[in-house]
Amino acid sequence: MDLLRGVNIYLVGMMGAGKTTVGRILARKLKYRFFDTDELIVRVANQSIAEIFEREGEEAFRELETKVLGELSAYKNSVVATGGGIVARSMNWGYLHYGVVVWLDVPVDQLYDRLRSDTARPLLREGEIKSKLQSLLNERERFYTQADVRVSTRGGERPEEVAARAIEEIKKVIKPETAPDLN
Ligand SMILES: Nc1ncnc2c1ncn2[C@@H]1O[C@H](COP(=O)(O)OP(=O)(O)O)[C@@H](O)[C@H]1O
Ligand SMILES: O=C(O)C1=C[C@@H](OP(=O)(O)O)[C@@H](O)[C@H](O)C1
Ligand SMILES: [Mg+2]
Repeated sequence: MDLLRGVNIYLVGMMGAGKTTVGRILARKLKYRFFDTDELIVRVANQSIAEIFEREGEEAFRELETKVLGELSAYKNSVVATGGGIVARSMNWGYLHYGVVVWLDVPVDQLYDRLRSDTARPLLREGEIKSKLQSLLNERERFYTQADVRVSTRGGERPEEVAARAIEEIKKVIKPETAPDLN
């Protein structure tokens, strides 16, 4: 999309919202590169996300997350799927706001259906999954609402459809370089 002029797209939202899945499709549609902060963290640390949480703790993971995000902010023409907790650090917004931030807003019941058998997300390992998702959303919603664009999924939308709708919403917030002469 020429209108974007290479500006990065950052996908934010809860675990299970589809950032990784939709992000990949969005990149293909926009002819952008695709990056996932979690994937880069795993590569840099040479450990899985669960191992980093277990051996080094969440704070160490958050440090790596900020570092990776900072490095990505030097790139253009990229769709970046972030981890659900990236929004909670104000420093990260300094990087996110270089691009267009898109919140994939999905009801907790749907997140739960997608993640009920998940083993890769350490924050869901303790306690009851649905109430953990709800309490994380309660903590984070005020950050997610700072996104430039909100894409709320209606039930049963396929990732392809969510990506198409994200593009329509992104178009609405991009200002053309020169305002069209309406006279
Ligand atoms: N629109 C969708 N409809 C149904 N399942 C989806 C949708 N988007 C993602 N999923 C599934 O939900 C799970 C979590 O998706 P993922 O992209 O990893 O989310 P996130 O990166 O936001 O945590 C995956 O199994 C994925 O296939
Ligand atoms: O919500 C979170 O704090 C996290 C979300 C995960 O990514 P996804 O949002 O892609 O699941 C991953 O970064 C880590 O397990 C922590
Ligand atoms: Mg992901």
